[in-house]
Amino acid sequence: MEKPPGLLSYSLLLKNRVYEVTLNCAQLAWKKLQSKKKRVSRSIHNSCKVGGFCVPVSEILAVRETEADGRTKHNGRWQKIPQSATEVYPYAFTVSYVERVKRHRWRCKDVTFQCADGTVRQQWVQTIRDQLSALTGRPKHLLVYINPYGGQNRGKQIYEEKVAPLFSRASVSTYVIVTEHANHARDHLKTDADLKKYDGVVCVGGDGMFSEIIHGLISRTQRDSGVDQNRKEEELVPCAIRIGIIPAGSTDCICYATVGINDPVTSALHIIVGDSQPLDVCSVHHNSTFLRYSVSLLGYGFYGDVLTDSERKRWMGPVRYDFSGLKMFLTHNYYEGTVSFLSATDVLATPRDRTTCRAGCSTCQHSGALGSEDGQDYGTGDISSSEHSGNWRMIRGKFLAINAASMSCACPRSPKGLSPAAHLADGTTDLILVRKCSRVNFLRHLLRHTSKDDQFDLSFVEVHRVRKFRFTPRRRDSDGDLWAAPRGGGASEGAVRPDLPGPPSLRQRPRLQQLELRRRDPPPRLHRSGSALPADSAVCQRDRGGVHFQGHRLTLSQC
Ligand SMILES: Nc1ncnc2c1ncn2[C@@H]1O[C@H](COP(=O)(O)OP(=O)(O)OP(=O)(O)O)[C@@H](O)[C@H]1O
Repeated sequence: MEKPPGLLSYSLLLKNRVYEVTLNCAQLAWKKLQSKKKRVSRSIHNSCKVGGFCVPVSEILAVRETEADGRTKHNGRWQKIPQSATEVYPYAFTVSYVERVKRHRWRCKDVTFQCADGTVRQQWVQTIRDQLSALTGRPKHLLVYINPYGGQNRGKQIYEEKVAPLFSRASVSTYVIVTEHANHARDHLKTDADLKKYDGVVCVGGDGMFSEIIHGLISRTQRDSGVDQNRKEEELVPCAIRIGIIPAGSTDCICYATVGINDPVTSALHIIVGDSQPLDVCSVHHNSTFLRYSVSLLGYGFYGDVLTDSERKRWMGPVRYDFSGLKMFLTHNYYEGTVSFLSATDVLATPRDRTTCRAGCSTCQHSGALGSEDGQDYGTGDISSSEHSGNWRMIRGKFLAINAASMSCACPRSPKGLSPAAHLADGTTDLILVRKCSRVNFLRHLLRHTSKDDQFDLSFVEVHRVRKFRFTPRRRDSDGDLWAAPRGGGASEGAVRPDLPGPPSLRQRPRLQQLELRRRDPPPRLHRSGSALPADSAVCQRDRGGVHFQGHRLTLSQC
């Protein structure tokens, strides 16, 4: 492979030793010189040598001139550099870069080089700055919303102590708003925020706060573009601004599923270097009424009930999820009705794969290409017509839980997540159906989320990768005012069968995926993780690539 052209190569002092330091447009590298007498090679290197270090330019955060007054920080202690070395190399500059620590964690690391000549230092600083300016995709101006009451109420502190200094070092300017009430960020984004001034929106909080941000941004984009969100057949207009999350919530499952860890410093560094990750978004409708968007979990039944109950116990902090989980487990409600769904038959992966979707996932890339090239209709059009496709299936029965996981939904409570192999941006969601079963069996299923055992390998659990789905609860009486939500255990029932013949043709809208979750009558509860949904029925409509994620940054654009 051809080497990138060299830009600089000098021998510089680092921790009282002379290093050969080289810079090209791809990386900064430094290598200890074997002998002081050895002549410094003027050839330009672009590869890491044994015993050397290199940092991709894309992971350099900043460079600045620093003092070389004879003292430098070494191994956490101040040490005196021999006067002769300081005299020979009196001009210093410090490069801050990303260091990858174990388990997806990133840290900011500094390396200080000393030069013999002020002009040389100036040359290094300017050349590195020029390289950083040439990088595209790095944000310069960010709008930051902090939820001071997310998680353990540490959002403001986390931002001020861990994130703001990094943004400042990387010369990222910020306009910070500390929210004063729920939906403050959403409403500000919908109406007041001057989005042209910013390269991205960052939320400091949990999944609920992230949900506010996506609702504000997507709604505003649709309104500005004249798209009626209530019309599920309309294609959503992508939004150009990206979203980042600094985790400061209770579960932070979006951070876990995208970055692999809920660490504020790691997230801030991903934002600074401009990492991006596409992310699917689901829209949920009831008949002709838009309910909400979702990027993580839609839960009906057990999880919906847990989330509803836990919202009322927010004062308990993160432990509210355990409390409400136990309560709902003991309640053992089940819901009777019909689930119909359109299987994603054209995808390479299945929910039972033992793979984890991460940035650069080939399945998502392949699905993105499919969506743009094959001209297939993934269900943007009228649900009643696409429903007649041969891929539709219908399942009737009694369910303890009906969940749709658009990402793994991993979190500290469930390290693998609800659907460990779910993809972030393949235009599908994993529909998980837990049929009515005994409490003991249900407990077995729940406990498998916390272990390595397969939570789907149980007779009363099934998982389908779908493009759209709907749920129609069974009415108990002729007026349809009551819903089948009796208590008690018992054997599960219900059957899977192919549904209805396909229509002669489907509308050609390759980019928009559609999920249906439709109820004819008011159901008990429908929730996405972290916040309550109106007790109303829904059609979920999924927009592949409509939302793009950056490490933990979302770009509502670029299908
Ligand atoms: N200033 C505020 N006062 C009260 N509620 C707020 C405020 N700002 C935001 N909220 C609301 O708080 C809710 C929860 O916030 P967030 O998601 O940040 O924390 P969490 O629920 O503890 O974490 P997770 O969603 O990861 O479980 C959000 O739905 C948001 O609408």
